[in-house]
Amino acid sequence: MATPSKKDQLFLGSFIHSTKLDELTYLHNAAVFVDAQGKIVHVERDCDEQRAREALVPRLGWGAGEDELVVVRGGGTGEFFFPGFVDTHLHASQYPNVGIFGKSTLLDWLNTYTFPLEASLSDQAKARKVYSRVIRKTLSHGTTCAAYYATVDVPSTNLLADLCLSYGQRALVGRVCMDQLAPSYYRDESPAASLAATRESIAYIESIDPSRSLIRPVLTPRFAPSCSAPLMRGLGDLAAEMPHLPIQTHISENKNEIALVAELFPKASTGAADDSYAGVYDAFGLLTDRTILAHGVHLSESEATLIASRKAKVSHCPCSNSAITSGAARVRWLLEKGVVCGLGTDMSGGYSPSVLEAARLAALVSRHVAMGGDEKAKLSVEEVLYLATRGGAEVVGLEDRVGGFEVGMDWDAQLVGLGVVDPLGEGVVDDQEDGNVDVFGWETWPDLVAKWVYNGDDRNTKKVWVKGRLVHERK
Ligand SMILES: O=c1[nH]c(=O)c2nc[nH]c2[nH]1
Repeated sequence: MATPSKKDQLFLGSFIHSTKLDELTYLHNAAVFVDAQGKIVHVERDCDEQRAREALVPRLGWGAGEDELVVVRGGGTGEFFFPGFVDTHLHASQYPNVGIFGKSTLLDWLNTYTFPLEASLSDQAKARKVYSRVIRKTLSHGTTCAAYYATVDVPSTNLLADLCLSYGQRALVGRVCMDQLAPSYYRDESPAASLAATRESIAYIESIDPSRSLIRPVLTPRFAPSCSAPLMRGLGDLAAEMPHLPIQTHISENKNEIALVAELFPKASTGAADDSYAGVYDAFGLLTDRTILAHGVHLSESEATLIASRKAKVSHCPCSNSAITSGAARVRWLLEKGVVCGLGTDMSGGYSPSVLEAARLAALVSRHVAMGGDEKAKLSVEEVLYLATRGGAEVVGLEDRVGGFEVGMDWDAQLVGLGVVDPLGEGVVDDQEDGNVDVFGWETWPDLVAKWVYNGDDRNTKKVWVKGRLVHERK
């Protein structure tokens, strides 16, 4: 369980964060002051511990005694603080299936692997085991904020919210709505039953964190094919009734799925301007500035324009899009259309719990798009890290709270430590536990960050904080 800080905290060392899509800002020999509520109250450049303690701590009105102030030093070679990652799309309930997808594609994957597992989590003991594990695993990879799908089951969805709160992970938690095209053992009985269960789960989640300091509910129509028109309409009405609620769903992941949507929701039935997938969500009031659309692999020009005009966001899921052969999303094209994008691990369509891996795969998939003829599609290290932090924060509607190291933001952060090769020149890494990244000492800081993105993993995630609480420490 998370260790509450309850004390003021002083972080010393190197701090790296995104300030623009293609720019990382490096603060070396700096100090970040975080109050007992977990908020960043001051950032000082060129500041050693003595100056921080003697000049700045008193100015903040803080005590400097051991029982009043926690000091975290992160200034070793290859060590830096980085904002926590935001995973904008993952299915907590599918975590036991990571890596298990064979040669399936979306629609057969859902029926073969996914629905049976999700249904089985109405067993509370099993749900507790799975949800505890996925929260702890993602925290250990530096994910400080996650937009989770749970299942249709209300008690186990509520349990996921309880567990996020107790482990200290910031989260959006959604009860899955689906009343058609799923096995009878795993779907809502009717639109009315789906809406009632959704309201019940929202009320519970709001009751455990009324100020939404960490946990909030999210409206979750699974995807258009599994929601009837009356359910879609009811969810659109609920979205209008509760304008603070985010909405998450899937869009244009797979070509057969898109054909199914056009068949199920012809424009004559919805009143939409066309038969497009985005048009269906729009017709039901579900395409809003609070909407997180996962995938968006095969969107048309007019859909991207519509999404941008509604200020809906896209969660790019390169691991899942590759694993279940959905396709290569054109992130540069979406960004140039003005669509805000973040990254999703999309477990278990995606096989990895790591947003760092998603960043790496976003870089690689963008190179495949470039090899298809669009040279400017390539995403840089800076850009994928932006998507993993600031972009993700905007996707989940928390851009004022997390994603960077600005005064007023919460301290959602990770301490990264890269493996340092023996300074005596024996070519020996100090500690095998330090992982795949070998720092020789002559790299520039941008080179170190690139080595982390392309070769790093959870062995480099030394400590993780959410809202100032230490929520993971690598022993
Ligand atoms: O990647 C995906 N995972 C899912 O669980 C899902 N459901 C609908 N569409 C989906 N896509």
